[in-house]
Amino acid sequence: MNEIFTARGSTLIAGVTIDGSTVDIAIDETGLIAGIGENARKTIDADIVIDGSDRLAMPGMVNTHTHAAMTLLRGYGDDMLLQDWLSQKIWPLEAHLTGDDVYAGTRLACLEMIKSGTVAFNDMYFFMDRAAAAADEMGMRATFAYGFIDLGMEEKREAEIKATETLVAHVKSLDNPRIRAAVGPHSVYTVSPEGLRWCGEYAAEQNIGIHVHLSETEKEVADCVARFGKRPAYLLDECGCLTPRTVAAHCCWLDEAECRLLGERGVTASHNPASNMKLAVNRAMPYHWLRQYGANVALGTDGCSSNNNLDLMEEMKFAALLQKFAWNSPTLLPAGEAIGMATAAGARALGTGPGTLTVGAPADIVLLDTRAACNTPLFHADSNAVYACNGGAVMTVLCQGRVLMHEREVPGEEEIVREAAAAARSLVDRAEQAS
Ligand SMILES: C[C@H]1O[C@@H](n2cnc3c(N)ncnc32)[C@H](O)[C@@H]1O
Ligand SMILES: [Zn+2]
Repeated sequence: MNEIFTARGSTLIAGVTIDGSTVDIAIDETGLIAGIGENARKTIDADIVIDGSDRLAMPGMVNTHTHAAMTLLRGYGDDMLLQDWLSQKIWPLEAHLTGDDVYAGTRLACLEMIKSGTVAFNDMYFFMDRAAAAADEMGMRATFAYGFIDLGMEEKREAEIKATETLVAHVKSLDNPRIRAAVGPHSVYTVSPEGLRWCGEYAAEQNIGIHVHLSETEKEVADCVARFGKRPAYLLDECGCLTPRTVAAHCCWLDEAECRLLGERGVTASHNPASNMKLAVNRAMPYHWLRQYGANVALGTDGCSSNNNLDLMEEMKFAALLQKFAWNSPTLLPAGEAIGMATAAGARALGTGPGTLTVGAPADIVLLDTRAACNTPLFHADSNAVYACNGGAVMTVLCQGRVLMHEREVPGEEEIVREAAAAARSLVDRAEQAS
C-alpha cells in the first residue's frame, strides 16, 4: 500500500491554491494545521509531502444527517410517498438487518463520503457499535445515535432506553476523539412524549447531542397538532430536546415562530434538499427565517434510499437551487453560504472544530482538481465547487492530518464494494423468504 496511507507524522501540502493564492499547508504530527502561507514549511520537518499543484484546498465537509448503512438499501424502494416508503418497504427490510450488514453498509457509506470530500458525519441507525467500528477503521469522524422508536409502547420504550444506554457506554469505552455518541429520538410521530422526555434528560445528563427528524412533512405537523395540541418544535422543546447540541433534520414545515425557537435554543437545522425533493415533502426548509433567527443551518444527505448517494458536493448545489426555486429568490443561498453550511456549520453542529482552514484547526482538508472540466475556467472557486462540480473533482482527503484518499485511491475500495453488494443481496433474500 502507498506509504502515504500508513505513515504517521507531520505533513506538508506544498504549493496548493487557497483563495486564489498559492500557499503551503503544514500539518503537525498531532493532526493540527501548524501553518498556512509561504513560510509554513518552516514550522515543521515534514515526513510526508503532498504536491498541491493543480489542487485547490477546502475544508473537509460534514454530513449532518445520515443513516449510513442504508447504502445497502440504495435503489430498493423509490418513487413512493414517505409514509408508504417507510412502512411498506424500508421498515420491513430493516427488521432483517444484522450487525454485519450495518458494518458492511457503513463501510460503503464511508468510502462514498471520503470519495466525495466528506470527513465527518452524524448518523442515526441500528447496530451502531458496528457502524462506529466501520467509521473508525475508515479514519473518519462520526457521531452515532441509536434510532429510538417506541411507537407509544412502554415495553418498547424500555428496550430503546437500554439500547441507547448501551451504545453511549460503548462509545465512551472506545475513548476515541473521532467517535462520539448522541441520543436519537427518531421523530415526534414515532416517539411518545415520555420517550422524548427521557431522551432530553439523558442527553443533558451525559452531556451529549440529540439527533432527531423534525417537521419533514405537512402530515407530521398536522398529526402532532391533532394529538398534542402543539406543533412539533414546541413538543420537542417541552421535552428538553432542543439544545445547542441538537441536530434537527429536514425542518421543512417549520413556521416562523418555530424558526425563532430553534434560533433561541441554538439548534442546528440540517437541510436535506435531495431527500426532500425525492420524497416530495412539498415545502423547502425556511432557510431565510432560520438564518434570521440565528439557528445553525447545516447540510445533510439523509439515507441512500431517499437521495440516493452521499455526495455533499451535489447536496450543496441542490440546497442552493431548491432554496432559490422554492422561495422565488435568485439571491438566496449563494455559493459561499452553501460551502459554509457543508463545512463550518457542520463542524459546529458536531463540535469537530471550526471547519475552516486556519492555524490550530484540525487538518480536515479536501483537495479539488483544478484541471477538471468542471473547474475550468476557474473564475470563482466557490461557484465551481457548488454549481459545476460533484464529488468526482475531489482528489485527496485528510482527516486529522491522516490521508484517507490520495489521487482518488482509497485503500480497500474493491473489497468494501464487494462485501456491501453481497450483504445487500443477502438482506433482501432473507426478507423475501420471510414474507
Ligand atoms: C433511523 C430510522 O429512520 C429511517 N429513515 C430514513 N430516512 C428517513 C426519513 N427521510 N424520514 C424519516 N425516517 C427516515 C430509517 O429507515 C430508520 O428506520
Ligand atoms: Zn433521515
